[in-house]
Amino acid sequence: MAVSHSPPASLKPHLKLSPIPAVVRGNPSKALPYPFRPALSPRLVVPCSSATSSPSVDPGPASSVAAAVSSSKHRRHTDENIREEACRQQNTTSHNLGLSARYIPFPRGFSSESDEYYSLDEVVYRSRSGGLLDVQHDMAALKKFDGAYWKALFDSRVGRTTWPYGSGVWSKKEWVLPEIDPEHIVSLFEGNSNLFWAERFGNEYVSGMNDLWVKHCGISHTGSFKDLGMTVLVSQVNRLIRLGRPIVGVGCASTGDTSAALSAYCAAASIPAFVFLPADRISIAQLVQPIANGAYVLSLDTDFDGCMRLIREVTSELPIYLANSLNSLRLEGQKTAAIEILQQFDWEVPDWLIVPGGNLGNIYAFYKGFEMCRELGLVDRIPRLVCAQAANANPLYLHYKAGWADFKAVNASTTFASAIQIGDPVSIDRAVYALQNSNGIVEEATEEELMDAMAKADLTGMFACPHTGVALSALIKLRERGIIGKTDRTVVVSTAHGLKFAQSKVAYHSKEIADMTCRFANPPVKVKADYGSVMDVLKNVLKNKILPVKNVV
Ligand SMILES: Cc1ncc(COP(=O)(O)O)c(C=O)c1O
Ligand SMILES: N[C@@H](CCOP(=O)(O)O)C(=O)O
Repeated sequence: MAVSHSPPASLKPHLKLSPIPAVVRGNPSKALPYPFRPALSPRLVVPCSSATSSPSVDPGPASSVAAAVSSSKHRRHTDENIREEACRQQNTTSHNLGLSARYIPFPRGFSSESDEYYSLDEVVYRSRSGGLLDVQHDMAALKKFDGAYWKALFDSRVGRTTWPYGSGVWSKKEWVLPEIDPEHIVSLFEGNSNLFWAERFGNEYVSGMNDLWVKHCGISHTGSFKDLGMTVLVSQVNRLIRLGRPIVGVGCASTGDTSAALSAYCAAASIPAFVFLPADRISIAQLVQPIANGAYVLSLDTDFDGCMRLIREVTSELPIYLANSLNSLRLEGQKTAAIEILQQFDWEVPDWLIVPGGNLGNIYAFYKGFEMCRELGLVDRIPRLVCAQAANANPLYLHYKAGWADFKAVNASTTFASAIQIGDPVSIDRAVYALQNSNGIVEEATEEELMDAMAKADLTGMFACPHTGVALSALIKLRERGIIGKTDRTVVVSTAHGLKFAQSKVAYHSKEIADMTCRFANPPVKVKADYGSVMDVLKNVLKNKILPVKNVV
């Protein structure tokens, strides 16, 4: 499929652009003229006329929860939509508790003081020293409410359609972007994903584990966990555009899932999306997602790491906002999956959580979600984290095995787990921090191991992606070594929908893969389309089975 997509005239190389600073701090009136301003959807500019923007006096935990619950019971006016309803109600619900968040250099801890910090309304991705940033919440303000308050508030919002709390991410809005106006939120009601009890997989393939769960983050709007982070990032961009900041679009480098999520959320908000994809290294299903959503797709003759370098250069020159997880806003959304898992277990903490790792933002997002729940009194401990990598793209694994000495990027080789074919992960420091602070482990899986694990999962009723195969394979190995116990409550994070990676399953089940036995292949049987041939085949299949079929010889 051809992926060339003409960039807007304003971005064509022959047009000379005067350099535009990426950071125009704090002053909307300094919005620079730019030839390509996004068309804004009128749907998203409903004024919150009846709502107060100044902090309301919080009526106290119990009544706040009651208000949140009861407000969702009132039928809205017939001439208003759910966003307008949220605007009308925003001063009566508990969304405004005097909470705030800002960027600080990573790692400073959740509560530490720092003389370097930035408003979330600034466009900034790196600290003064060039290090990573983190979003720091006002923990003292959050601690004014006890664990029971937060549990009750979050539980009251599950499965509703109240804007924006019906989303699994925005149901935790106070811990995500506490100050954003519901009017600016771009949500596709993401999150609230299935926590699947893997009964048969645990029994048959992991020596009788009976408390094994798969968190299906990939059963979501664009088919991966990226939706969780992208709703937050695109909402903040939407807010910045409303504030008059000169942002002309949002861009990312991608192995296929970030680009799909970015494109969908940008399309929903009518914001231009620019995606840099490594040519011929992502699945057709992933490639077609941004194309269909109207993004500007640049197919580049390099790998993901090369695309990442280019998008970082481009976003430091042009007013295109960076959407990769280098941008710590993304992780604020992704961390809600950890909170959701605890909530789904009635706030009981699992023993282990296993996540496939590539650019390594997600492992830190899980750590942060769990750790916030611990620090704010919802739970009393956090699970041990396992990061699982493909052996063909294993820089974190090698770093772990070297006792965390001297991180070295690698040249990632081709892997069926193509979305984690990353050799120079931007969030390496975040991943190391998360693993060191959770008594964590890093494991790897060969191509055969990950494909077999994926096939086994499918044989027990899942439809896993190869990255989930990497995580399941790590589980099998850690269980075999007795590190994970038989009765340990374990959650494996499934990061994408198997349908995005159907090609790899076709190759496996056709036994087309060089040097792979494909032990669990189940190829279709070609049969002549007549009754006798069909019966012969079926009788042959059934003769060894104890099914009560008549005349089986
Ligand atoms: C399907 C899938 N699984 C796992 C990952 C790894 O996530 P992270 O890059 O946050 O480590 C990615 C993206 O990198 C992905 O797209
Ligand atoms: N798998 C990712 C790689 C980029 O990760 P990000 O979380 O930094 O955006 C993708 O799908 O592009």
